[in-house]
Amino acid sequence: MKNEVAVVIVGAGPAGLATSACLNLLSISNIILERENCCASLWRHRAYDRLNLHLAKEFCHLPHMPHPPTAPTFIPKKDFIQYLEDYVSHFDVKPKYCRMVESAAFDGKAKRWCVMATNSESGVAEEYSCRFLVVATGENSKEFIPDVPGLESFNGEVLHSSKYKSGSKYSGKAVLVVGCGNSGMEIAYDLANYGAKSSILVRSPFHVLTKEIVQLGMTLLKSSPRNMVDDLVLSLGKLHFGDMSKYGIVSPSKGPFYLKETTGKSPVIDVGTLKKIESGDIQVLPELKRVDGNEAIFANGNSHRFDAIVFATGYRSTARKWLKEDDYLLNQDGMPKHDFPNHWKGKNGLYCAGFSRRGLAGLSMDAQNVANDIKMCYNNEM
Ligand SMILES: Cc1cc2nc3c(=O)[nH]c(=O)nc-3n(C[C@H](O)[C@H](O)[C@H](O)COP(=O)(O)OP(=O)(O)OC[C@H]3O[C@@H](n4cnc5c(N)ncnc54)[C@H](O)[C@@H]3O)c2cc1C
Ligand SMILES: NC(=O)C1=CN([C@@H]2O[C@H](COP(=O)(O)OP(=O)(O)OC[C@H]3O[C@@H](n4cnc5c(N)ncnc54)[C@H](OP(=O)(O)O)[C@@H]3O)[C@@H](O)[C@H]2O)C=CC1
Ligand SMILES: O=C(O)C(=O)Cc1c[nH]c2ccccc12
Repeated sequence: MKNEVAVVIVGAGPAGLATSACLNLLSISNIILERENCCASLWRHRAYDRLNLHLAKEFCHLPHMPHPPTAPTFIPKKDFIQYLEDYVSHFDVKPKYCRMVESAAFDGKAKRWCVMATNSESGVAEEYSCRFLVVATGENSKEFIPDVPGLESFNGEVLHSSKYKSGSKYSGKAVLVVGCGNSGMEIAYDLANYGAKSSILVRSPFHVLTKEIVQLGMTLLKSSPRNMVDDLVLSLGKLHFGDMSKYGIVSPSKGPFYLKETTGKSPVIDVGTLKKIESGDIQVLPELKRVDGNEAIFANGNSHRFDAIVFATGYRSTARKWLKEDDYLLNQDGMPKHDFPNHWKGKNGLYCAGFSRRGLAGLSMDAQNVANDIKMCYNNEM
């Protein structure tokens, strides 16, 4: 049986939910296909216990529903999940869950997209035909773990940061965190707090700022040139943290907002990790060369024994695994070919939302742009 609808949105994270809400407000029929059995699965199931939004609330709301004045500036994860549930019911968003989209191809004759999804509850393949297709599967759709020689010989626990919940089960144990992005730095902090022997691997320069400095920078970016804001926040960061080079922490030559907006790489927003590095509660180690049994051998030739390794080595987009024909919107890494703000519109009624490298604030803009453009095309075709 073929399901006919105007718009199919793939993904029920904040971007898909926001796009569906905006289309509902414009009375454009749409459905969301979501592989998990819930919305906002990243926030519910792939985020550690102590995670909070690390941008101020004014940069973290979806279209047409700002956070209330009574909400804290930095919103706890559980409150953000409640906010998304309220959003779904307020805008009557009804995702179809347990639908893994396996392929999407454009039929040039019929001028419609054919989307194939597997219903993971029934095992049945379902076909959807739509005029417009929105990719909302996220920049962080699949966990990335690098190849490390000898890792298969490691007889401790190996996990990706998306599976880490808290340090409570690692008290007294030696844990290596590979990756010093926001996940790695916060997980290393959490481990130390729970009395684990916490080590973190740093292999390249990265920015460290406080959430207040980032909030100031985001606010200034609304009216000031990015390079000026970068210079200011870098100076404030240096004033606040001092020189961390003796711990192997050095700043990149390009500014934090430049790197975020051009590469997607976020500056680390410190939760207290730097203080624990300075106090020796967290050990900084160089690039990992190989693993041999319980030993990890590093670029400086030293080796250390570990009980567990947490790969906080980031994520990848998976959009090009199922979006077969697209020579315009997304590159082979499943990320936009065109720079912000021209990244969200493809050809033949194809769009993406949530790939602006600007987090929740960016996806909110995407959702409104996509819905308004679909409305305009829809009216022109009627
Ligand atoms: C640990 C972590 C913390 C973060 N903290 C912040 C923060 O504080 N502030 C901020 O602005 N941003 C933050 N981000 C960035 C984050 O990506 C965005 O906030 C937001 O979750 C992106 O929403 P999204 O809908 O684009 O993607 P996601 O939330 O990743 O949702 C994508 C959805 O698509 C579904 N999906 C994927 N492939 C398929 C398929 N083939 N078929 C069907 N469904 C599919 C997934 O199951 C998922 O539900 C954080 C990211 C991570 C990983
Ligand atoms: N709200 C919050 O508090 C949080 C938000 N986030 C957000 O989630 C997103 C994902 O963050 P995160 O999970 O930290 O992933 P990131 O992609 O930001 O960081 C990945 C880290 O892994 C390192 N890495 C990758 N491959 C290797 C390797 N082979 N050997 C050693 N190190 C390696 C990278 O180093 P290199 O640069 O050298 O490649 C980098 O330090 C980001 O946008 C982040 O801001 C994450 C956690 C908390
Ligand atoms: O933390 C993330 O993944 C985000 O994308 C949030 C975000 C958007 N713009 C930023 C600029 C600096 C630090 C974090 C972010």
